[in-house]
Amino acid sequence: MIDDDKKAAAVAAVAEVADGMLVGLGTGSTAAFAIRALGERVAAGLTVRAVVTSDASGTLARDVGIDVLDFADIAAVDLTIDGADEIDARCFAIKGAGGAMLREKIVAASSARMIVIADGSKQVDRIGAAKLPVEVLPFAITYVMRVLTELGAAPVMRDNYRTDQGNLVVDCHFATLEDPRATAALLAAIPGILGHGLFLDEVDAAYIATNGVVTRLERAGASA
Ligand SMILES: O=C(CO)[C@H](O)[C@H](O)COP(=O)(O)O
Repeated sequence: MIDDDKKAAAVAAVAEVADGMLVGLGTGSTAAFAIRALGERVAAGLTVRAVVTSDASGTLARDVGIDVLDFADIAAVDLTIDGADEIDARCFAIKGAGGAMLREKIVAASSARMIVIADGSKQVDRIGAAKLPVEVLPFAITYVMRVLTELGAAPVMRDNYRTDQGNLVVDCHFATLEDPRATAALLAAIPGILGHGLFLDEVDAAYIATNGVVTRLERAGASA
């Protein structure tokens, strides 16, 4: 079952959490398994503090007994564990189906190490088939939709959806993502786009579980 694989990947990643760490907690159903697994380790005596990437993850983390700090007070995180919509062998990922990619990117960037956890359905040869979510300042939405359309991104705004920061999300589908760095640079250059779901430099490793077997990917040059 996919949920068993999500849990197996989550438990493997949570095993990397050491006493005293400040941990970044991701968002989504797979990250929720990690939050629950970390809560179990805390209940068993592990001492950690955490920052969260969404209000939902904060609620869950507190519910399972994890000490959650305000990320606004934090400059550096030891280890972040988060899900993904796609992950490839380069440790390039697309994130944000859950809409939390802006906070997820910030927390990941602040982290000494970031681990993606996923069931096998998220593993791809090359990222690019998943929709690429973009967070947009509501003030800029019409302009940004026009520019994204001109770029061939086939943008679709999420109906009745706001991020935890009150912004809009537009799901893009580029015909090709052959050069994800070029796409990331294009998106970053559009005023009104606050963030996007391309994670090209953040992910150090991934635990991916398929039919109960967990495999680990490590970015070339990343240290465990
Ligand atoms: O990026 C995310 C949220 O913004 C999630 O990590 C991603 O969408 C995967 O979610 P799930 O584990 O529920 O499949």
